[in-house]
Amino acid sequence: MHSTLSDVFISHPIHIPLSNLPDFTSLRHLPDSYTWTPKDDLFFSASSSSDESLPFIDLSDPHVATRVGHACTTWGAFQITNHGVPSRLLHDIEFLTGSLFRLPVHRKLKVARKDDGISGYGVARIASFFNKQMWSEGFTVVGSPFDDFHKLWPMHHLKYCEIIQEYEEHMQKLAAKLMWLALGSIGVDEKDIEWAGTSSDFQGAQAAIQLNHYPICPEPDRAMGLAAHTDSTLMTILYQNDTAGLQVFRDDVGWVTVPPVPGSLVVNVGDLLHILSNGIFPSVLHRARVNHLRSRFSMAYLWGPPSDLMISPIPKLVDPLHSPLYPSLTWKQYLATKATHFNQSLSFIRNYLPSDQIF
Ligand SMILES: C=C1C[C@]23C[C@@]1(O)CC[C@H]2[C@@]12CCC[C@@](C)(C(=O)O1)[C@H]2[C@@H]3C(=O)O
Ligand SMILES: O=C(O)CCC(=O)C(=O)O
Ligand SMILES: [Fe+2]
Repeated sequence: MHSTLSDVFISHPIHIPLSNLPDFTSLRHLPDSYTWTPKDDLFFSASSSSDESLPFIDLSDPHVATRVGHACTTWGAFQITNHGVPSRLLHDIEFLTGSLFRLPVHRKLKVARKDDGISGYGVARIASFFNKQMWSEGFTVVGSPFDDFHKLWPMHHLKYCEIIQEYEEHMQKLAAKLMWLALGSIGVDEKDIEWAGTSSDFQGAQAAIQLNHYPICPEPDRAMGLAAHTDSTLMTILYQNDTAGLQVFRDDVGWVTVPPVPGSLVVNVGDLLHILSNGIFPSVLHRARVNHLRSRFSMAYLWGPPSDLMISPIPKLVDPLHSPLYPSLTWKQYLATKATHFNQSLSFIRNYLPSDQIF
């Protein structure tokens, strides 16, 4: 049978009790279980005093490849405009996300993600690595959302399925374009990535859509929306509504807020592109903070290779001076590693020689 990302957690279930799903609306003060201190997350403090900001790139700029390459090398992230995704579609996906999270909890629980499942409603998987609870709720789509959407909106599910499908089509094209811009900047071309296919459009790629909701929070400075993590993807393309919250981390700068710019998208380098580029592009550590006055929505398109395809540093980037930093592994194997080692996953696999059998 064709294997998909959905099989990943069958052998790596993660138990996050349903009691972890908070009733945000009734809380006037931050309960202890939501109060984060530097003890709960090594990166909790370290805010930036610098005026550095994430590169903002116009995709119609004649020097776009150089700019993307520079952003990927220095930040592992950037913001884009003129990306070709219709603003009507961005509006639709934001509307879908708002409609989903505004449903009463008992309706959302009908599509709760199973411990060994990938799709559905719940708190982010990374919750299992922390003692404190995150001030957010999420919904993950992998494959067709038809069954879940039918349960959520018996009357309007088809309209919402169409939005997801159209969003995926646009994001897939955009991800392929960004991938070639990034790789092109380091001398990698179509001939070097066989799985990109004859049309070089990465047709076999797989993806997840993660919808996030960060409700209004009574004490935002002591809460955490989504704790610091890197994505396991090749690239992630994120759309955020008009409320700030996303922050990216750079060792020499600290945490930097990515301001919402209407119609723009945020692009993150994920762990698999870091591996593919043999460490040239860092996968960016990022997190979401929360807000006292406004709730925030974000919609992430998590894009990766076919789930069973072996990924390793591109041979062109390896030579006697640049030995391969990582062994070969599939996205599924990497997600399983991430389910155990979380933010230490890259250093965990780095300790294996390229020829070692980890799995
Ligand atoms: C394909 C995936 C990437 C992801 C885990 C997942 O199976 C589906 C959800 C993704 C997400 C979104 C929120 C942050 C994140 C770390 C998480 O807990 O779930 C990412 C996962 C990832 O990139 O590792
Ligand atoms: O909400 C955000 O800005 C970040 C979301 C995110 O990092 C994710 O879904 O992986
Ligand atoms: Fe993320």
